[in-house]
Amino acid sequence: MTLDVTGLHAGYAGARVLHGVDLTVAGDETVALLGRNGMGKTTLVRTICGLRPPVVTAGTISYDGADITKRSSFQINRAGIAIVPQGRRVFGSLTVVENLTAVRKRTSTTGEPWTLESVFDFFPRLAERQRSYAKSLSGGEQQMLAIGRALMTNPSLLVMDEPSEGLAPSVLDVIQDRIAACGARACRCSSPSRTSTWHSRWRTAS
Ligand SMILES: Nc1ncnc2c1ncn2[C@@H]1O[C@H](COP(=O)(O)OP(=O)(O)OP(=O)(O)O)[C@@H](O)[C@H]1O
Repeated sequence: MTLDVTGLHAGYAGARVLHGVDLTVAGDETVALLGRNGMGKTTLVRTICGLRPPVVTAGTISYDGADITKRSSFQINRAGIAIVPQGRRVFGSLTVVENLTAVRKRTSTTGEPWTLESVFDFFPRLAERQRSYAKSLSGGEQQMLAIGRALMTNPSLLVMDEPSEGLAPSVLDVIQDRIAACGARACRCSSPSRTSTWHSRWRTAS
């Protein structure tokens, strides 16, 4: 399954941000997108995942050969792309278990489907906090929950926006190790920056 972005122009009312972006993420690839503040990383991520705004004015986004440029975020998720958004955006008034089970699962096409148990195996800390409200979790725990919630949709492509934002290095190491353990190659960013955006091609096959 390959993500292909071709000649993408997108932006907001009065602000054109993306000017002809080309990007390909092939199967089993991990791609890191780096850039200074305001370059448009989040805009690109949101556009790929169908979140509005921004609005696409030209270009195409295809995934697994299908044109997803105009699809809704829900449809794009059903196609296999899941986002871990900037700022985590967990449901604060729901518990950890409720956050993980609130999402709609697609049929896994790339391996064993994710379950509560496998997410808890992946992030044991979430198992310990499973009855806690998300708003009471630490930043790192919320990031684990946001990743777990995305995994529960059984994605074939995981798009992570600033997954390291505000996290202590020790927590970041746990998250990076977990991602690497899942088969994403070369997940550690070559840049020393801890605020970069990662796009991880996710492979759930063991
Ligand atoms: N909702 C919005 N409405 C109008 N302009 C926006 C909106 N969101 C972002 N922008 C503008 O789009 C440009 C790109 O922002 P974006 O958040 O994509 O950058 P970024 O590379 O992710 O930055 P950072 O590294 O600081 O998170 C910025 O100039 C920003 O002001």
